[in-house]
Amino acid sequence: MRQMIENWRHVFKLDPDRDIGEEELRAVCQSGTDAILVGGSTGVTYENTSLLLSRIQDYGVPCALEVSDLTAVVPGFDAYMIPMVLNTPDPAWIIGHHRRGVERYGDFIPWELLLAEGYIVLNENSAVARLTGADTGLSADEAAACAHVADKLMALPIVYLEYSGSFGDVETMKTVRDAVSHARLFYGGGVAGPDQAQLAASLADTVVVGNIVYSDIERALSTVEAVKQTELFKE
Ligand SMILES: CC(C)=CCC/C(C)=C/CC/C(C)=C/CC/C(C)=C/CC/C(C)=C/CC/C(C)=C/CC/C(C)=C/COP(=O)(O)OP(=O)(O)O
Ligand SMILES: O=P(O)(O)OC[C@@H](O)CO
Ligand SMILES: [Mg+2]
Repeated sequence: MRQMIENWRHVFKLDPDRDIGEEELRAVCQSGTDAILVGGSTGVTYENTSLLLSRIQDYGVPCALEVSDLTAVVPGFDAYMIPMVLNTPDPAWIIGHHRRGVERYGDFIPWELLLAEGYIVLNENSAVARLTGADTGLSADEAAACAHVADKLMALPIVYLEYSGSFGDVETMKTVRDAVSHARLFYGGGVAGPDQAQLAASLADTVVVGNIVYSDIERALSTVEAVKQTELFKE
């Protein structure tokens, strides 16, 4: 699975709890993006997830489920991304739901399809921050310490810098980037056009674009080329 994400530069995140028309879905799936990540922090059900998967499958683009609710684990995805929120004091979002997931699915878990994501949640006004009680007031160095833990102590394949809903603090993005040497660094949050897409792509291995799909599809589509044309800046 690590190999699968190695060449992901641009990813669209689609929320099963939000409506998307067929024309817009086709445009997203045929945009040249590297993958579709299906996920949201609230309102995700087995029904809305399997419906969205079946629609995406018509287009043949790689499609992964980002598991956020144990009742909405749908078979048939190419991969299963498992978030672990590293900056919450609540162990439920680090290991609690995960342990229950393993207890529940046991021998049926296709481990080779699972990828753990070390999330650092930094926008206090996001649904995911509220849900998980994340400590969003971290300094750049504190966020980088979380990234070191994920990257080196836990050896997670993905460090996910999450600003869902607003563009991140560039100093923090740079400091976190410098802390990650083994994992793939995902960045998501407030990428709403080519300029932000380029900046994010210069600082992260993979850029995730979500909300703008639902408010301005043309600007969302413009992020694909912008990311693809940008080189990652690493010192
Ligand atoms: C046979 C078969 C297919 C078996 C499947 C095997 C499998 C995958 C088993 C599961 C095993 C397992 C370990 C499960 C873990 C379950 C779980 C619920 C873990 C907790 C995950 C977690 C920390 C969730 C918190 C929320 C979160 C980080 C969600 C990620 C997505 C995200 C951040 C979306 C953005 O949210 P959005 O709603 O868009 O926010 P805005 O409103 O701000 O835009
Ligand atoms: O929705 P936006 O703000 O683009 O963020 C993308 C993604 O990181 C959300 O989990
Ligand atoms: Mg969203």
